[in-house]
Amino acid sequence: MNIILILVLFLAAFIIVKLFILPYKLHKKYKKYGQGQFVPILGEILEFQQNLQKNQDMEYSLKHQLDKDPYQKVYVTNIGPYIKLRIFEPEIIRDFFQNQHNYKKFEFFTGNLMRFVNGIITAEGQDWKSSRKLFSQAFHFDYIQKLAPLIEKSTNTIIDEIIAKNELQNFNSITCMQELTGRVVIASFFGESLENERLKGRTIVETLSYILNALARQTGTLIYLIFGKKFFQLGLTKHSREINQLIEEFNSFLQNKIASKIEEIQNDIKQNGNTSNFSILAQLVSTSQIDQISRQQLFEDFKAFYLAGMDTTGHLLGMTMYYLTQYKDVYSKLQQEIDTNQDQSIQCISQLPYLNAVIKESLRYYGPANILFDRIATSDHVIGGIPIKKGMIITPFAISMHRNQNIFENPHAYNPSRWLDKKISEINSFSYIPFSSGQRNCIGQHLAQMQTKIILNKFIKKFNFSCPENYKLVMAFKFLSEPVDPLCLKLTLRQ
Ligand code: HEM
Repeated sequence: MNIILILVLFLAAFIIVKLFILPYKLHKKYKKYGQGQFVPILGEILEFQQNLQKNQDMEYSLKHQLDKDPYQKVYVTNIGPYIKLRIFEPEIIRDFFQNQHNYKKFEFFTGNLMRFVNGIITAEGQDWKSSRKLFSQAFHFDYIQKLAPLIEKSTNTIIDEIIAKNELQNFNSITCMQELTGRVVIASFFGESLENERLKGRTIVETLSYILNALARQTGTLIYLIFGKKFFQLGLTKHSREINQLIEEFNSFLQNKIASKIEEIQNDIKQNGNTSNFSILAQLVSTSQIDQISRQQLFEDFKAFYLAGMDTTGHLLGMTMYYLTQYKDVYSKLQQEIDTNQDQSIQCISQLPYLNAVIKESLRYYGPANILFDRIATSDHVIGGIPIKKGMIITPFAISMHRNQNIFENPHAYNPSRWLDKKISEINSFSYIPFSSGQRNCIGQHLAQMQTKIILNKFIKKFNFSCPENYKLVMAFKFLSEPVDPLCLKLTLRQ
């Protein structure tokens, strides 16, 4: 009995030291570099919940972090027992990117998604290096430009579907744009959007969204906080067994699809000397680089492109459409630029100055990836004069930096015209990082920007947008931060 009591006391003491005392001490040490809050176990999750309740926006305190003191260096918080430094000062961010070898991505919140997607976004070391090298050419702007006709075709199809299904009065901008950007990633990879392919009655986009949403929901549960991904991996509930089985079926379906597409392109090249297929796969096959990557890795990388490209670009488009309904002067200026432009080539659309400014401003004001993945320090080092201890979490918070009044005048205003002012070119290149920076920056940024321009150009030409007056925007995290109530706009056809 006494031994059991001693063991229980010992365990309790261990938990108290590990979860409360040591993190609290470390937190106190780092608070001298900036501001911060320590909440045992819950950490920043509590802050997000408070933001939601008080301000209807889970990211509110992050956006207003620098309002009172724009010279702050860091904010110190915690995730469970881990101490986390949010960094938002350009010089510290620069040092962070120069120290990439001292970090790896912290798996806690992404671990469950990684059960399904294990490609270039989460890879480290040599695996990441070889994927990045291989795909760099296919994502180069010169090659990406050739994908413009595919993007135009997918956009026209979606527009026809919206009209045919009579969705004009109830246009769910984010869901619809994610459907479109999902098809664009698939089309960019395969050379066609595979809209007619079905797995258990669902299209590829629907299946991928279903799986990714289910995994994101699992991650948001208390069970995940306590037991981690293992609980769901083991399939201890009926629903998690169903998801695990769907993942397996989808993986083998997709592997077959990739193999048959490669064969088709190879046959095309054998018979005709070249291929009419313009896609990432065709680029790899026609330059014989396809043999430098295993089929398994190729398929994991495709899912990584899908995960990284669909949600982000879909959000950017859906939210930009919403901002246009809220900022009428911005909307009419953009409409005028698009209406008076005669040349519909991608070269010309890419250069439209106000369209460009609107996208840049949306990426600043609401960048879908303005909080980078958490990194965990793999060794002791120093950034911006701050000594970083192995095991700490360091995360660039562009969301706070992009609202710094010392960098952007009147930062809480949505004002695309700021990007037309010559003064903006003087800002430090680490002050604006919607696509991150350094060697692990966004490989798909040219594709994202090009498709955003093509899609907005077409939608603005075709429709007028408005937002129901009683709609209240409340933003919360799922995988990215997004509206809690569906963002349903009203569209009317333009003459
Ligand atoms: C508006 C749209 C997009 C935004 C704002 C965005 C932003 C970002 C950011 C901030 C990162 C760095 C994440 C981190 O290291 O923590 C990133 C990485 C990445 N993005 Fe994007 N992205 C967008 C669209 C796309 C598209 C369309 C694709 C491809 C189809 C893509 C593929 C990737 C990949 C593969 C990575 C990981 C790169 C690596 O680790 O080497 N992204 N993105």
